[in-house]
Amino acid sequence: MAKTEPLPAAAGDTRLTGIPASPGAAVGPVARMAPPPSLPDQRPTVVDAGEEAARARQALEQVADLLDGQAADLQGDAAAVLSAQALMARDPELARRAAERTEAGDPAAWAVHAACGAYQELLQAAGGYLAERAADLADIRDRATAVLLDLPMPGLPDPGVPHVLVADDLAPADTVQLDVERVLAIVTRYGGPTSHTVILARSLGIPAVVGCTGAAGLRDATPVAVDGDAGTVEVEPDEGLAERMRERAERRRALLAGSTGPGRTADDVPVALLLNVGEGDPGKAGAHDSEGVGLLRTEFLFLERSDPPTVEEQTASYTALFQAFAGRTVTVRTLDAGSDKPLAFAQTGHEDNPALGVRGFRTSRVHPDLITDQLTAIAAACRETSAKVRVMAPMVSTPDEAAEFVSLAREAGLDQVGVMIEVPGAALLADRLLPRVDFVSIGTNDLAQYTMATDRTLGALPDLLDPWQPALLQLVGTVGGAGERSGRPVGVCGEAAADPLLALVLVGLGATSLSMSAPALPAVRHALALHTHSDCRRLADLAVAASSAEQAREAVRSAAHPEAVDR
Ligand SMILES: C=C(OP(=O)(O)O)C(=O)O
Ligand SMILES: [Mg+2]
Repeated sequence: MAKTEPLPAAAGDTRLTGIPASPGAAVGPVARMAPPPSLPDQRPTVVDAGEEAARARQALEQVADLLDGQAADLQGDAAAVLSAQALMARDPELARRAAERTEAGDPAAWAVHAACGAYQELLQAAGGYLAERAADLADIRDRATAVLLDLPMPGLPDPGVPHVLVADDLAPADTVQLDVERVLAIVTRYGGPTSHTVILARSLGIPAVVGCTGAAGLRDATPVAVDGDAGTVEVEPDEGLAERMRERAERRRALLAGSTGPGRTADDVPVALLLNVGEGDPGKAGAHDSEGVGLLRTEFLFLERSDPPTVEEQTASYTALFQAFAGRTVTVRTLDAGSDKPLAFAQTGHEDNPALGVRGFRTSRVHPDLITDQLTAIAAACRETSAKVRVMAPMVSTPDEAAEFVSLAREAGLDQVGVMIEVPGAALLADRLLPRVDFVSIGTNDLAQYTMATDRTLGALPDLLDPWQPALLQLVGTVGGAGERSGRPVGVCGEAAADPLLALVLVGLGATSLSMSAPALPAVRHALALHTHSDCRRLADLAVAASSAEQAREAVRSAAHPEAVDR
């Protein structure tokens, strides 16, 4: 195949590597996200500062209307993300800061840039979830600049053919609009294994490679073959490789379409396959072929509000979900406030390190009513339906905290009570903690952040957050062993459970259920059916004995059943 343009990233090497983020293979031409509009060198002279301030305000308003319009065509999480961004564009503080700049002599576009920049710095300094919102603000800035300078609106490219989307990173407003018919795969230069892009790509079933530094050199229309299982991008693949990748994608589609029913290893050991659920239509969630819900993230009821929802409001919402899962397990996680999920009414004072602060179950030390009201609502909804309801608290660090949550939940009338294991301290004392609860569920996203001392909202250190890190797996094994000794079920509900090969390792380490987004279920179910429980143990031993995440992944890829490894 003839080269169309020089490819700096491919010079002397046609294979780029990154982090495998969402499984599957795809071949297609690159379509890059357009660079954001930049301010021209020539800066017009301001004649009327008031008029410039009005133009800036109108541009922000226009961006907000545009985002609201897009939200109206979407549902669930996607609509909520865009509406929240529209609210940000309408924030009077943003318009006030822009007006301050026009008073100081800035034309409207320059004023919007400065106002958004100053606001972004504030968010970044706050850290955690707020720092992540800085990307939303950059998107608002770029859109408002495009409006003011009469330039094309930045956003997803539309080359008119199915393509591989290549970007530095994707803003939430972009990811929620991805067209699964058009976007064959995603390759990003930044972003870690638990980033927004990854969670969304997995939930849409789009293959993805993130943290791929070489992506910077990929040019529009260059053919690439993306391997979301191996984390590689082959630039200008030869026809033989392209054909093998297409066949692989086709095989995978057929195979997954035929995978149904409960999770079982080849020797019939049950491994319940459950769903991670957040905001959205309970009926749609219930219609998936799953054995229930392994993680109900209840934060969606509490976010973007000035007061907590009432017990009645919460009861109605839980009842609707429990009814959609009648007869099946539903694991409700109590409010995980703080750090990356801050709430206006659950403030706990300034924290320099919010990820290490008053968050998760710790919030109940400061706001005990939040948790008791929530448990009351869950118990009331539980009485209305036949779902097998379980509750668990996030960010529990000690056996005593676990026992405290158990007694609160029992007082509310709930009988299946567990905790999430997301803190190394809780994992290390699993033998003492597990006998005090009915079950545990390991949150590998947070457990990775605390084990590897790496902020999960940071795109810069994706290799350290890789859930194949042997240190993280060793801790999972500590909890799994305690589960076997105490006879308590051990679930995994972090993103790790959605990777079919890693799922085998987790089962080998003692996991008895796995919870993930719906599109990930068939591949995990299929991988399990190809391996006995002792195969899983052997794979787990290989992964834990490795000295890096990469080696662990490679060791398991070479030892697993060939049909489970998409090659
Ligand atoms: C499942 C988890 O919880 P969240 O991602 O909501 O913090 C986790 O930490 O792995
Ligand atoms: Mg967590």
